Amino acid sequence: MEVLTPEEMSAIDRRAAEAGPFDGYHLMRNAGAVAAAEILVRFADAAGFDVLCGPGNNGGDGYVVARLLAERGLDVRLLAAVPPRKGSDAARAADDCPLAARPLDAFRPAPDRIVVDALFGAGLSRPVSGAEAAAIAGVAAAGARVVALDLPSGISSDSGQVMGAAFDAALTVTFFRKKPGHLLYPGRARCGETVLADIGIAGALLEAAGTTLWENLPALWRSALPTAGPDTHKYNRGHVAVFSGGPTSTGAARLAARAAARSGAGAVTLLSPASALMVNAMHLTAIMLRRAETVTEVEQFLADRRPAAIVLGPGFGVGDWVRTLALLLLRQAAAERGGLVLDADAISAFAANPGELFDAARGETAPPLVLTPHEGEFARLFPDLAEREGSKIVRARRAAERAGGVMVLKGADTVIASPDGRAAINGNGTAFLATAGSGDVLAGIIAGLLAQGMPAFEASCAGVWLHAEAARLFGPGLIAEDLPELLPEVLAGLID
Ligand SMILES: NC(=O)C1=CN([C@@H]2O[C@H](COP(=O)(O)OP(=O)(O)OC[C@H]3O[C@@H](n4cnc5c(N)ncnc54)[C@H](OP(=O)(O)O)[C@@H]3O)[C@@H](O)[C@H]2O)[C@@H](O)CC1
Ligand SMILES: Nc1ncnc2c1ncn2[C@@H]1O[C@H](COP(=O)(O)OP(=O)(O)O)[C@@H](O)[C@H]1O
Ligand SMILES: [K+]
Repeated sequence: MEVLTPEEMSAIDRRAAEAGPFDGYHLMRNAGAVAAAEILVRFADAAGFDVLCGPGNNGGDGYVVARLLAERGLDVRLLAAVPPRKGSDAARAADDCPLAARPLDAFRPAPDRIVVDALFGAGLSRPVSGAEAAAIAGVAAAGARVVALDLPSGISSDSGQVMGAAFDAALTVTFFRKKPGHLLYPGRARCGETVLADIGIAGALLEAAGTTLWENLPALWRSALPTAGPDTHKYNRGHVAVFSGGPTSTGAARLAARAAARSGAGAVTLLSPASALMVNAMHLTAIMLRRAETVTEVEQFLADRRPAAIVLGPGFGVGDWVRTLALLLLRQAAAERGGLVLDADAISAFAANPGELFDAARGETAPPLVLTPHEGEFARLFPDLAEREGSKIVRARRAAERAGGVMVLKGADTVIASPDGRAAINGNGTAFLATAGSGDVLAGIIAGLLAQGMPAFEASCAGVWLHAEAARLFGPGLIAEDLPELLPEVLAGLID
């Protein structure tokens, strides 16, 4: 579940080698051995193996794999552009490998042979070019299957970006823990099946490293999932309020409201302008409806009902009114628990003056804030962080810190970041979610969990995972309306 940056991983590698029982070369032999075993399970019937070794320790892993496959009597060709540095672990691995390396320029990929990619791993430091880039292009043209050691060469371990050119692997065998490049696109798509292998590094070293980045899996937040006690009542279980847009854009708020209710909130109220009351009334049953189109009406509602969590933004419209409301909600102390979810128009409305929002979020009595932008909305609030080159994790973390709230930076590889530095990369996303209104549902799920007392970072992580899991459960033909109805089944699998 923990995800390590390349720097953290290499520090742990070093500490593991110092602490024993395995030294650096032994860890490399372990890495090569587990990779060779994974290769043999899948590809033992290939016509042969072309092992491409780079100059660093990733190449070292490759020399180990080449030796082990050759010892099995398989047809193995070894190719290297540059020999490993003298005295390095990789040089020992090359010395122990009985095969002679041919120059990488001589490599001729064939569709029936497996390419073992050991050119670059965590140490990729600049765009791939020259013979390595030509090899990557040649393999793609030949259609040969690729097994990447640690990570497909050319993918930044840190950001998942393609640096110059990168292999498109069928299988990636990585060691100890995943790195961001395995989970962030486009790297994630280039890894193929990703196998996480144990190479004998003690888990205790991880605790000492104090990780703050995870793959978003239930183990991260399951223990914080709300459960209703036997003596609870509906308002005790969390009351969510959702603001509706005008008469021709009410659906988004109803999707969020329904999702909040299906996430376990005990009561949900839709707050509607007078002009949209009738259209909302025609489509609501369990969800309550109340008119709120002036500051006085909103303040009256907050005083009367003290909702624990509020959603503002879906289908609401951009303008002064949404800004006024957001600032008003940030000034009001939340009920003892819960928070405020700002989505869609409530984010875009602050494009001209994001600082106004961030200052309000830092107010002493402000409720916990969750922002759920997609990349377009993110660019409006954080134009300087918007360019896609930087790691999505770094961008989301900086934005969360600046905004003083949890950032749910949506996309195929949604990143959830807390102002305290914790971050998670979602791993169960599915393209079925690319359907209108699915973001509105997500905002409602997060609010539903917040209202039940789940802390903002955990509620956001859980919301993102539950949302995607519901989509996976439904599969083809999914529309946003289906998502709330699948939450009970997904939740039932998590709550004892
Ligand atoms: N004990 C351990 O530590 C274990 C580590 N393990 C393995 O080690 C791997 C990390 O090894 P690593 O740090 O040596 O980095 P690696 O990815 O081989 O590349 C560095 C070399 O590539 C070069 N280079 C970079 N970019 C380039 C470019 N575009 N074009 C050309 N050259 C380029 C770079 O040159 P430089 O930047 O120094 O000029 C340097 O020579 C890790 O991924 C895992 O597989 C496992 O065995 C488990 C135990
Ligand atoms: N290709 C994809 N893979 C995984 N998740 C996706 C993909 N495309 C969109 N999503 C998810 O679907 C939701 C879309 O939200 P949003 O862009 O706000 O849409 P809308 O405004 O229509 O509700 C987000 O949670 C996003 O992470
Ligand atoms: K590699």
